[in-house]
Amino acid sequence: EQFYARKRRKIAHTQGPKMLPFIGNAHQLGKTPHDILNFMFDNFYKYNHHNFRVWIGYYLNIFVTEPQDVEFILSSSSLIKKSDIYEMTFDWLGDGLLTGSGPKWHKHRKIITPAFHFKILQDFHEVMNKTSNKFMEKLREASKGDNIFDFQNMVNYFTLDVICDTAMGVSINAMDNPHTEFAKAVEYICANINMRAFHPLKRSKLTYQFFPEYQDYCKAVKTLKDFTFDVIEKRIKLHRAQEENKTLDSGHDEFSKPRRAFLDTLLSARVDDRPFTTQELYEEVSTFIFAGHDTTSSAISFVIYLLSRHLAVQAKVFEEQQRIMGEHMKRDATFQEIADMKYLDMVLKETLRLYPSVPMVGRHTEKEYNMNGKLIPEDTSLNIFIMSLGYNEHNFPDPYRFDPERFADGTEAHKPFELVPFSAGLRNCIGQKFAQLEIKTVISKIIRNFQILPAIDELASKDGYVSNILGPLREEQRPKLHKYEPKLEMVLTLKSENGIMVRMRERN
Ligand code: HEM
Repeated sequence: EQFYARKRRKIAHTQGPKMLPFIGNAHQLGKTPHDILNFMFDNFYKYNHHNFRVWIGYYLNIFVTEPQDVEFILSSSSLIKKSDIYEMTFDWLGDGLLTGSGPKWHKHRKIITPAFHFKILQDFHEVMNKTSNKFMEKLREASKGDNIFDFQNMVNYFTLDVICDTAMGVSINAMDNPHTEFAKAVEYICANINMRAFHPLKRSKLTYQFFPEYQDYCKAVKTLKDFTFDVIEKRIKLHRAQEENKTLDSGHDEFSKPRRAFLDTLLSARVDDRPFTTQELYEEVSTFIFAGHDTTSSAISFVIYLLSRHLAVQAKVFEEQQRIMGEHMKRDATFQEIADMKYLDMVLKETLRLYPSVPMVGRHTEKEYNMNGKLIPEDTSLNIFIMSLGYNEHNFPDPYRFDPERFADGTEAHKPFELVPFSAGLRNCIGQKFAQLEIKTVISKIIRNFQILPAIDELASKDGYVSNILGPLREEQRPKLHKYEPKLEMVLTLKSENGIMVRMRERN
């Protein structure tokens, strides 16, 4: 109690909601991931865009919303340990690039960085094109007869197919077979992590194991492990066979060579003068699948949502496609053509400002810090509230207006730490270029094949503003949302609780 009082005095510089003895602010967080997001924005507005603190029992959380403090944390070479929220991913991901820290993380980060070289991305682009074509068929079916459908749900299988093919070199074909064990297990675990994140007893494994659903959870983790280890072992055998073939016969057949997957890059890498262990391979491949699938689904969904409501912006995206793709609008865009789609880039940036796929990232302090004159105690969670940055009207005037022109060349650009959807510094997103390529490839195809419409015509934005106003905490004070408007929820990734409901009409 004394220790706690001292800590409280130390952080008196940062305001926060009133708290109760023992539980702190835990009772105010809200029950659902939707409430939690509104709780955060409520405080963001109440404390005038300043950082705020939240006590969960005796555990101190600082929500960081001020760009100079975001810069302090992300530029630090010692503040790289993740907060405890990431622990829920350990059973699946182990100690991979996303969750790990220390010397192992440093070494792996250095080895894995070249796996995202643009030459490798060019290879991956083929997979993205092929998988997008298949996705168009699925969208054609779903949108028949002016049908209203949930895009968010469908796009998940698309991104899962892309990531499994590029990470492991296997086509799981989840778009055709959404009910296979592996696809179901990935879906289950992602939802499970999100659900546990804010449950006081389910969050810790110590107590979670007493819940009846724990058995299902273990089964899903086992499915993921068995499948991934099996792929890895087969790939190791293939590599050995290829090595032997090379020495026997150097003129190998180009066509029998499988396309290089992320796993192949890892298999030929060396760490401390030895190959990766099977466990290390497993951790990095699973991390790639987790970090690269839910995030891109979220981004693609929100781009589609915004284009369906903001038809003038959609028209400009389409014009750019016509200009770049010329007469053959249905063909695959080349790597260079994707890079030339500058307006689409602006739309993606503006989408991630409003709906960042990763709304918050957390660091754990292992010692005391002086953060721009504010004392931050040891054993504190520093949660960078990425999403709040995009709603700071000092840096983004009229923040609820969807306006890709904010990011036009020559416009007064924001400073580096005022907007960080892919984080920044040593632990930034290693897959940023991969993500941008995948998102642009699939959106470019969708827009050339379909006209995207809101679920019902009345939901098209008349004034350029989005329909989601964030906060206040009390639901009755928030504007009522139509059932077809997304009800945002903040979990590890940003999602819509009720899906992204749209219509699509095929273009001639
Ligand atoms: C729109 C898509 C994406 C967004 C917005 C995004 C965002 C982020 C953010 C904010 C972080 C920092 C996390 C933290 O500090 O805890 C991160 C880390 C990471 N991302 Fe992404 N990401 C996206 C797509 C991808 C893709 C496609 C991949 C892989 C193919 C990927 C792989 C990773 C990995 C491995 C890390 C951990 C890096 C490290 O700590 O060294 N991400 N991402």
